[in-house]
Amino acid sequence: MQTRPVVWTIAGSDSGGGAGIQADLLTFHDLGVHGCSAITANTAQNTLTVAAINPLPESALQSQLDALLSDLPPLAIKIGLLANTAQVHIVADFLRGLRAQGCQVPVVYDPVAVASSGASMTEGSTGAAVVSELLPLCDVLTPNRVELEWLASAEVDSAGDILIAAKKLAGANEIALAVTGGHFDIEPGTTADLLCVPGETGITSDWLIGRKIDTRDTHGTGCTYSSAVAAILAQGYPLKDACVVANAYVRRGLRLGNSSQIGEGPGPVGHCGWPNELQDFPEVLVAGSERAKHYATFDAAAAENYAAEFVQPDTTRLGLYPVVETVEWIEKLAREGVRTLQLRIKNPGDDLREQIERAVAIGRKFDLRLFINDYWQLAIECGAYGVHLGQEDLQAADLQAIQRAGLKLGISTHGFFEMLYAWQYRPSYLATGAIYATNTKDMSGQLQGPRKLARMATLLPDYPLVAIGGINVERAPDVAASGVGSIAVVTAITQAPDYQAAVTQLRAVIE
Ligand SMILES: Cc1ncc(COP(=O)(O)OP(=O)(O)O)c(N)n1
Ligand SMILES: Cc1nc(C(=O)O)sc1CCOP(=O)(O)O
Ligand SMILES: [Mg+2]
Repeated sequence: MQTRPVVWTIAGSDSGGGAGIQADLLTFHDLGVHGCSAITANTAQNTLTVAAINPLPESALQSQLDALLSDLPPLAIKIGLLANTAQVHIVADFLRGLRAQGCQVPVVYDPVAVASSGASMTEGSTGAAVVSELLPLCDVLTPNRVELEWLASAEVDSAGDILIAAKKLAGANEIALAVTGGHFDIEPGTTADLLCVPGETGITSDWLIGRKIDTRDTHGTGCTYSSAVAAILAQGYPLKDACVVANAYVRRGLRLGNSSQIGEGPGPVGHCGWPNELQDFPEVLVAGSERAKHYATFDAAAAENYAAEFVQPDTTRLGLYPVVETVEWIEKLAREGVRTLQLRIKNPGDDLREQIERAVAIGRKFDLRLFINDYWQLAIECGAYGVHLGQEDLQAADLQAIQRAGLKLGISTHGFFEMLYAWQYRPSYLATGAIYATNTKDMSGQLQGPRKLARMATLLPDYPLVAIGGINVERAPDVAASGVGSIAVVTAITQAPDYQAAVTQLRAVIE
């Protein structure tokens, strides 16, 4: 039995049951974590109005935090409504204490300041305390339009405005921002979240775009989103993955939640379980696509190389897929009946072209699906079956040339975010890794595990998916159970005491 990760919410109670603590706990439960709460205010609300904000005394907030810490330490913390400056101080002091004890859990702050009805939820001076004291202690900020304007002290209307305000806040506080897009109207019929993440090479920004869902029942979407981010981070997912899954969770709740029977006003967003349908997930905007023009991120140079819809292989189940570094291995494995193979030469000599030519010739002779890793120009020139590219290679490679030449294209991905990004290219297959720890390549920080793999695989049930990284004969059944149709391996074959036996065993599992 796995223990449920503990996640806290420090937020206000919504007596109407649609937002605040109530939405947070529903979200936590739905996404598989145990929720604890420290209540900051008892708000008197129904679906029509916020009748009163009744902040709890400082001692009441402090005692909840202390009680939780002594027995239920968190793996992530979500912060919502802080009703006044005193509460900001208490929470900031508490977080400083946690950090001083070495507790580095992610803190997600949803800066609830104004209700969707327009009612102010906090005392006037709270904003300044939030910016100076709290933001530097948080990891992720999830403002909507009004909240972004509140914290950035600027009017934010267009895509360009959102980018400027979000990057400013992210840079000033070394904090990631997930700006939720429900209140913006950038492109008709769509909503777009902006994700800004500070990193070693500066702040990356990505737009997550989805179809607008026609529903009145949107109460609690901000609370639900930020709680979902915290719950998913607590399960070890990286931030960008947590944000796309949380986005899908809310969109699923908007699509399926039906609370029109509750109250006279807008009802709550639904809580409908882990999102497992692609239709709820956002598109990750590609800078070279026409669409990027709407979002102030169009890159003309990237557009020259961008292409989508690559030739599909003859089957969605590519089976056993050995990745090897010599032509000799290609031939040996072809003779064993392996049909999908990759030539991955990481230390090329002067004879690189010759190696690729020979591999392509063997591929033709044995009717292989032979992919060339990295060297897409040589792959085109030698008439290979396909090329395999990593995420970074997508910016540099001429995808239009690969497509024109009719080569298949495989793309590496490491988690939900990259999978959705790569999906914008509609490649011939998507590879996901590293499923387990591997000595072949440094994949630390990018391990997916079979459970997450299965969650990813359900999004594209009829698409060629490949799992890679640390897979061997013992682990292969768990990987195959995820639903992928192909297992890529290096050492399980090239370092097997008996490679022929390894091929037979692995094929028996996946084919
Ligand atoms: C099937 C398959 N999946 C992933 C990879 C990794 O490709 P990439 O990210 O380009 O990294 P390198 O292999 O070049 O180190 C792969 N080769 N094959
Ligand atoms: C080359 C490679 N790419 C990975 C990814 O996750 O993108 S994992 C990996 C190494 C796979 O080797 P082995 O089967 O020996 O673990
Ligand atoms: Mg590569």
